Amino acid sequence: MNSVPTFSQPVNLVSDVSQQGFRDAMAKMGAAVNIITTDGPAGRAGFAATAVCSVTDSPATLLICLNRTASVFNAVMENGVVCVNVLTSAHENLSSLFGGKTPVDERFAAAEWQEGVTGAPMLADAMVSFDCRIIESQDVGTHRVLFCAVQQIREQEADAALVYYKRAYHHLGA
Ligand SMILES: NC(=O)c1ccc[n+]([C@@H]2O[C@H](COP(=O)([O-])OP(=O)(O)OC[C@H]3O[C@@H](n4cnc5c(N)ncnc54)[C@H](O)[C@@H]3O)[C@@H](O)[C@H]2O)c1
Ligand SMILES: Cc1cc2c(cc1C)N(C[C@H](O)[C@H](O)[C@H](O)COP(=O)(O)O)c1[nH]c(=O)[nH]c(=O)c1N2
Repeated sequence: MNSVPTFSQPVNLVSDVSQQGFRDAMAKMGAAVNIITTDGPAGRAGFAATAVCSVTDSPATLLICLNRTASVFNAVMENGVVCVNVLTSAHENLSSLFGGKTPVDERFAAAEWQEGVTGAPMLADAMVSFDCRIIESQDVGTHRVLFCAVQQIREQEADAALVYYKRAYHHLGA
């Protein structure tokens, strides 16, 4: 079951750039690290993600690129809600747990969570959390691009952000 509308129109994927060449180039694009969570009828799940960006502020909308082979995929699509938890420098180990092959209960046991308005788990000490409803999606290659309407934002004070750059974690603003 899939509660989010998905556009099936194929996207032109022709490119002469190799997969490895693209990854090597992308490794030079530093990015904030997020833990994206969901909960609902399909259960609780979460994964680490750098492919997150702002789409528009009117209405407040984010996009997330989710690999369709990820263990969280069905839960995210069936629940139709996600919370984007932006990590601080204190969350390096948590990111590794949510980015690896760790069982879901072990991932969530490593931190404190609260419930956002959508029911998705909010990381208690995140830099900022965006609680969202998924309104549209589009498949592109291996990934599904999720367009997410922001329902609630919670911000907190934190010294430093967690950034992923050149295949390693870095602390920004420490
Ligand atoms: N967008 C993503 O899906 C994404 C992003 C970052 C990391 N990852 C996962 O973490 C692993 C380790 O990443 P790494 O940065 O240490 O080394 P890497 O060489 O595998 O990836 C380098 C960069 O390429 C991009 N990338 C990697 N896999 C991708 C994918 N399947 N689709 C689109 N972009 C992708 C990301 O920007 C990544 O930081 C990756 O192999 C992947 O499984 C996935
Ligand atoms: C730093 C970093 C950044 C990302 C990821 C990993 C790491 C370590 N992963 C991979 C994602 O977290 C991973 O596929 C799942 O958590 C593990 O897969 P399983 O749950 O075991 O299937 C990932 N996956 C994805 O679909 N979109 C993304 O933007 C990212 N970004």
